[in-house]
Amino acid sequence: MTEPLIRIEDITKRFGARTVLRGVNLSIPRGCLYGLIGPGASGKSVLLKLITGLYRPDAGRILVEGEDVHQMSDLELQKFRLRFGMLFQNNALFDYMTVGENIAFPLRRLFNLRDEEVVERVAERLRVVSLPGFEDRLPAGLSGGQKKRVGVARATITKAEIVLYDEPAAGLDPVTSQRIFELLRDEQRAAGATVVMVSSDLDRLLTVTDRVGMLYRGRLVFDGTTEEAKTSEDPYVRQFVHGLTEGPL
Ligand SMILES: Nc1ncnc2c1ncn2[C@@H]1O[C@H](COP(=O)(O)OP(=O)(O)OP(=O)(O)O)[C@@H](O)[C@H]1O
Repeated sequence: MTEPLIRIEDITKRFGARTVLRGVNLSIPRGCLYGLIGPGASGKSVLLKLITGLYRPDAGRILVEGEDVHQMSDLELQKFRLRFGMLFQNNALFDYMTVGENIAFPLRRLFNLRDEEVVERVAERLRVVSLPGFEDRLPAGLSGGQKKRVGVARATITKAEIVLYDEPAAGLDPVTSQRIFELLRDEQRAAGATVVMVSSDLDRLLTVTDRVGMLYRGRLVFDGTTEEAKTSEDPYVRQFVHGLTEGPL
């Protein structure tokens, strides 16, 4: 088996007296679209933030291409983060910037590109997310789905090799959600990126994932292919994946 791109080894994370992750082990292969699922407050977002080095673990380590994320110096960490594209829960669009400026933001921060090139790449991203010509609009004037799509454009503009999405389709209608998931998958395939995605919209998430991991009360209770998740006999996985009211959850 080839070395996984991301290797999570025995990670424990506490906030004060509260233990949020308890000895989580997980490997994410290169080029995989990995879905992280589990009930609310099970530690999914915290795990994403640990992978990028935004949080430090209390025990265990996270290796990305063999490099220990939490042993890096601040400068190394800054460089390391260039390898990530991210879309977090609230979109985090800057309200005072136009759509075009928002999308260009990671590009300008990370690379020294000519203006024409930035403009071209922003226009290309806007076409990909089906918002051509939206450069001069302000986020406040967009619908929820449009904001998410701008977020996707921004998360993918640097062509990062690892992209993390936290609830990319939260609050959207089913059709728009499905479109967002398909867009994310198409982008992932086109770029050959490794994607880790948290979503509670399982019906749609599982149409695009290669593998799935389930967290429950800070423990990883399942890791397998999407098909294995759908057919799992494990009572926790079965109840969660099929949305059953009866079961151990
Ligand atoms: N910075 C923080 N300080 C203190 N507690 C935190 C912090 N971040 C997360 N937590 C706690 O960690 C637990 C797990 O949070 P997390 O956001 O990872 O859940 P989640 O699985 O993503 O849930 P949801 O699906 O509800 O977003 C929660 O109880 C949350 O309150």
